[in-house]
Amino acid sequence: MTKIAFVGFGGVGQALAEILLERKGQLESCYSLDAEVVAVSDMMKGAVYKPDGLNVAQLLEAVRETGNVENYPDEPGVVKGLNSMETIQHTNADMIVEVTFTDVETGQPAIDHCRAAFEKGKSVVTTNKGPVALAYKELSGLAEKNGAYWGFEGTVMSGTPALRMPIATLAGNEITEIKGILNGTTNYILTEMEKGNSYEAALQKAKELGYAEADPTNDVEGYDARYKAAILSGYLMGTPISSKDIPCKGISDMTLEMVNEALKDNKKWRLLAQVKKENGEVTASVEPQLLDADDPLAGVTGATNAILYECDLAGPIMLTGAGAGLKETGFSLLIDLIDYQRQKTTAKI
Ligand SMILES: NC(=O)C1=CN([C@@H]2O[C@H](COP(=O)(O)OP(=O)(O)OC[C@H]3O[C@@H](n4cnc5c(N)ncnc54)[C@H](OP(=O)(O)O)[C@@H]3O)[C@@H](O)[C@H]2O)C=CC1
Ligand SMILES: N[C@@H](CC=O)C(=O)O
Repeated sequence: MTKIAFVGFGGVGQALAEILLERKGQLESCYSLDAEVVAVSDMMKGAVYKPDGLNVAQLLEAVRETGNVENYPDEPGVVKGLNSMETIQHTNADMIVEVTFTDVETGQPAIDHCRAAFEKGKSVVTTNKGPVALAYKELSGLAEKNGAYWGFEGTVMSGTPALRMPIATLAGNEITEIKGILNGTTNYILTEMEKGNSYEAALQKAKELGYAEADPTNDVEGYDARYKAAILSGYLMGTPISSKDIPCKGISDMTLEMVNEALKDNKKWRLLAQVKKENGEVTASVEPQLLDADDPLAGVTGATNAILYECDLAGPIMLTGAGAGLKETGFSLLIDLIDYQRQKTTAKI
């Protein structure tokens, strides 16, 4: 059995809880994943812990109807009010689902959450980009030393396997360049502007649809894509680049006039992240680029993302799919949990 504690219980955390509830039978029978949610700890939505497992339907009902998980029924064994660190360190959870806000300056408190879990030999799955972009080397070493699993597929392109696919199936190639649309919110805004809608209305809709970061400045100024470029350079190209060393321009000064001018010239604006390896040196950048309308990346619309891997043996390979979205990002955590279960079964961890 895998005993799960959620640290952070916003849109993505709740989406995973719902998937675990709806697919419980299938996860057990097809993947031997017997996942029991034992704890939730959230900044404003409260905390609840039950060592022999919470009723997930009642947990979701409490948070959705009252905004606070502490309205979960008071049953024997239920403990309320633990903070994040107490939940990580002092509950019987062996898997921490870290889904707090991404902080693009410090990566905290998520880095400390991962560190505390690994030091206790507990595994972590996360969609929080901070720990992977800023502390990949330290945290992956700590996880390995303590026999813990660390999954972070959803940190780049949500539930689209932008990390696991190249690691598993492009191995043996040298990847010389990675280029892509890596932020769902900004791609949604740009394509809404192409339909004549205003920047502000499109951003508001992206927030309502759960695509945007808690502080959407991180989306529109390109910081989120910059973090993802840092993850790609460290994890896929083996060369960590500090996200502060990645030149970055977002779309906040993009106007309807600019979008319409481009369309008249049969072109489209897209916010592109690029990571390049040349003469052994890896560099990265994030900026809006004007693409010909028939460029495959120009055809990527809405919150969909796309990523192109230039491989020395296989040639260019492009992957496209959701870049944001609650169910899709919940799925990215599920595939990490299934991978964890597979590794446990084959005694790799
Ligand atoms: N939404 C998406 O499409 C995607 C999101 N991500 C990443 O996934 C993570 C979660 O995203 P999402 O669910 O959309 O975000 P939300 O803002 O909906 O949820 C984040 C939750 O974390 C809680 N929280 C913040 N800090 C703490 C803390 N120190 N301890 C406990 N809880 C805390 C917040 O509390 P409260 O609001 O109660 O104060 C909130 O409930 C983010 O890091 C995001 O970057 C990655 C890929 C796609
Ligand atoms: N805010 C992000 C969410 C996923 O990382 C985005 O819009 O891509």
